[in-house]
Amino acid sequence: MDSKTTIPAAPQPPASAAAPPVPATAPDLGTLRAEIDRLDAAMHALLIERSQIIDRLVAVKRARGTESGSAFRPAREASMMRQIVDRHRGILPLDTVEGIWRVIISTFTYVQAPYAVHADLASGEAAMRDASRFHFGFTVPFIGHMGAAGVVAAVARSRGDLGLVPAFASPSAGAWWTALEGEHAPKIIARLPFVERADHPAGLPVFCIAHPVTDGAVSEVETWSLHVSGWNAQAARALAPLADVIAVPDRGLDGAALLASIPVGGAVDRDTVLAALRECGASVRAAALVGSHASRYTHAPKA
Ligand SMILES: C=C(O[C@@H]1C=C(C(=O)O)C=C[C@H]1O)C(=O)O
Repeated sequence: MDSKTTIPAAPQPPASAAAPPVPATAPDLGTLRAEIDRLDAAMHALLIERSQIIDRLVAVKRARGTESGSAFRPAREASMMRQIVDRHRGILPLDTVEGIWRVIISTFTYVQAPYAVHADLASGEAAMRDASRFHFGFTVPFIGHMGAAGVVAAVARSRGDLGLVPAFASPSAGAWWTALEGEHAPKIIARLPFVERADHPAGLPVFCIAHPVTDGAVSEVETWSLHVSGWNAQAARALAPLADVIAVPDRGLDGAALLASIPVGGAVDRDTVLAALRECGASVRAAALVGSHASRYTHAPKA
């Protein structure tokens, strides 16, 4: 695995290591444990209440006829994860809070409409398995594949399954995204983690693919499949500051297949990228939109 994808598994230490002095009037342990029992019961009751709301939400979604197989709503999930991370405080590590809510949300998505997660293990099974379990929990079935092509094919065959593919150049993967080009082919619908940070415990960058989203898609970043002739080192350097690009050789010695992630509404759009390629003597033979996802969101720890 290359250095970009190495996940530092640094556990977050509790904020205060030294125990505070015990005041003379401190309640006894039994009283504090009774408080914890009260809170656990309240949290459990809230989860049960949440499941009742989900029942009602399913009925509304069905009545609106917007169900397409998967209950996963990328825009909603990205915005919920940002809010959770932004409002967090206290000694419970952020990793734990994020992980708890990933399990809650992905499992409630599963109980609305069962799905499996297909993951490409070719660039390293451990990191991909960690990513899948962190973002989707253990109730959602996990199915490994040796290669991105198998993941795309499994998602295409399914009713509402999700696929996880590395969001970085992987020599063995080839131009897997070209299989997303057809109108009805699966598309990139999210990039995980929703909230990025240097020491994320499951920080492998992955694209999440699914059947085209008919409700709740998010188009802050578009992902384009570009077939380029005359690909060269100068073109690669020119694109680096403009867009996140994965490039692999394609058809002939000077051809390349690119997956370019281009933020929408920013200074750079798809035409800027195509013009930069032309200036370097490369030409784009074909361009297809193969998905979109929420803007990358980075969390900086509070000072
Ligand atoms: C509840 C919904 O369905 C899914 C489950 C969610 C949840 O449990 O909060 C959030 C987004 C969806 O992926 C929804 O569409 O709002």
